[in-house]
Amino acid sequence: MAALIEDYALIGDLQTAALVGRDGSVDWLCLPRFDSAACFAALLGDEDNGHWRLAPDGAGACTRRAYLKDSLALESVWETARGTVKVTDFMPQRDRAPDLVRIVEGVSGQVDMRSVLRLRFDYGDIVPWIRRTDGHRVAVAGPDSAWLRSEPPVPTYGRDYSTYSEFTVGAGEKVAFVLTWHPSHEPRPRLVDPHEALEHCLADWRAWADRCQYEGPHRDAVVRSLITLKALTYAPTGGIVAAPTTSLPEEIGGVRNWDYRYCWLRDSTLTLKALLSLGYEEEATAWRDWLLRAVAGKPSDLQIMYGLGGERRLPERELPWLAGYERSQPVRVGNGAVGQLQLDVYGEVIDSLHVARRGGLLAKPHAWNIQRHFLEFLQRHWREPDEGLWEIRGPRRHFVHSKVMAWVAADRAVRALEADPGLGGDVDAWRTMRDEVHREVCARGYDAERGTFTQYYGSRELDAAALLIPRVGFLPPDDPRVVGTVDAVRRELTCEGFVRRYSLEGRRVDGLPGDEGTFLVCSFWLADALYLTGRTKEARKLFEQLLTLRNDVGLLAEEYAPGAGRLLGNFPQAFSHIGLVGTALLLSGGDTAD
Ligand SMILES: OC[C@H]1O[C@H](O[C@H]2O[C@H](CO)[C@@H](O)[C@H](O)[C@H]2O)[C@H](O)[C@@H](O)[C@@H]1O
Repeated sequence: MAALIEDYALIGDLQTAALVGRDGSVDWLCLPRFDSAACFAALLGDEDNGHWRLAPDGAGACTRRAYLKDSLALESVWETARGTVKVTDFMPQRDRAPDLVRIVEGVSGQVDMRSVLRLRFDYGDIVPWIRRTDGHRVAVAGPDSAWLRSEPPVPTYGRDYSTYSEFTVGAGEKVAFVLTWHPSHEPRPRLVDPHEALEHCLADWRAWADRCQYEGPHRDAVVRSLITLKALTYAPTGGIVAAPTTSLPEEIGGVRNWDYRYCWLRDSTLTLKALLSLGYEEEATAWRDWLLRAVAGKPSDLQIMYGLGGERRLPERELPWLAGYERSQPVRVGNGAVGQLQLDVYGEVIDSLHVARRGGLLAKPHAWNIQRHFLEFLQRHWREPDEGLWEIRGPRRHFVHSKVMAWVAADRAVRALEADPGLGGDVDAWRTMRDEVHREVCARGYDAERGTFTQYYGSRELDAAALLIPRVGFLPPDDPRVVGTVDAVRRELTCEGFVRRYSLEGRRVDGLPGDEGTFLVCSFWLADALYLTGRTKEARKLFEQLLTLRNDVGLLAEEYAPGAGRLLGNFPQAFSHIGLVGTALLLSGGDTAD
């Protein structure tokens, strides 16, 4: 069985990522890209669906582990009766083939080590043929091959369609394993020097982390979140995935299991905004260029998410051979939400580009063209019901948050034109739209009796997304309607102080059975709203509580289950780390968003 979600650490090479358990097992790895089929899928099934365990023989969880300072290289240490050993896991930033490198180093005594490599291509379904060649063990099936070698070479043997190595390390001795994926029709991959690769990997990450402009009291947490967000970037195209996993459940044993290995305009623009707010401008340019390519075409064909390279078809299907994380079925790949109408994304994209422009970035004419394109789309469609930011699978509604973000889109475009009329656009029409949306939301999305904004027009349900109303500047923080909404969300949507996205009692707006945990980005939004409405002490307290939910290496999943005290959902999730960075910045007197 897979470990607890919080027992995993992330390593990656800006094209894909792996999850490593405290027991030294890599239980998730998709090759060669984030959205490729996994060759290690034990996370969503069992060891027979593929994993690679490297640890002292007979040992369980490591004694301690941590990322090497400001990097994505993970060091796990085992103290055993025979001695102490450490394993450093990382994926070098690549030129061509992806490598997973694992360096074993004896610290004291003599430690017997064991490596068990079970490669199973196509999400754990295909058992490859394995042969020896040129000092490698090579696993081949269909288009995939994976090459394993060690320096110095240690004996390996095959059993049960797996590759085993047993060896002993003494103090100061090192054994480095390199596993390289390669298209099976091509000649052998080039060799990577594992020790040099580690040095480069550390230097690259540290140089990147050094650029972080945050100067508040939570630097370690912020840098770790930024590194995690950067690790979700697909470097060749600039696309950003919402998370590197699929189908980690929002409820243990439940059906709310989705594939997040795609680029949502919402999640990626918010990631970008977080990176941009702390000085990471190159990522903004790369993402802008990705966006330009992805949305090129007819405005009516705009999608709310795309593949890593801007692919449009992401059909959702189930993988019945995988038992699911703790039997949470189905396991899905692809995402049916791709065809949804989610009006908020236009506001999020325009807002991010607005922030970038104000910072003197992305002032290219085609960046403005995208915004015009989006605005013109919204002018025609903002009055329609949609699936909203929570991507409901029930009937479309007039979600308050979607309309608020339509207002944001119009507001930012009007402000841009006021500042620079030369950009071009119908400012009067956009002003009219902005006023109309505002009036309608305040009239139809606000429950005057209870003093709170609601989830959708005419509903009594609440939605944590309404916490963003002051943050985006739709109403000032001291407006009684804002204060009333923050109080209502606290009263009705919190559990142990953490926030649910919306109520799952009564009328089920999302069209799904079962329950889910508290949603971490919404909890950060509550901290922001408390801060903006003057409840600074409570905001700080909630932020500190949220920091305690990070796992031992600083990572957050999408959700948290109070009671069980477990992380839930895809992991690590950009949304949660975006929330952490945003709140840390706000509490330290930085960005106030709009
Ligand atoms: O809750 C149902 C939906 O859950 C997923 O969407 C969530 O994740 C997205 C990616 O992070 C995020 O943009 C969205 O706001 C979240 O609700 C899933 O991708 C959907 O298919 C599903 O309907």
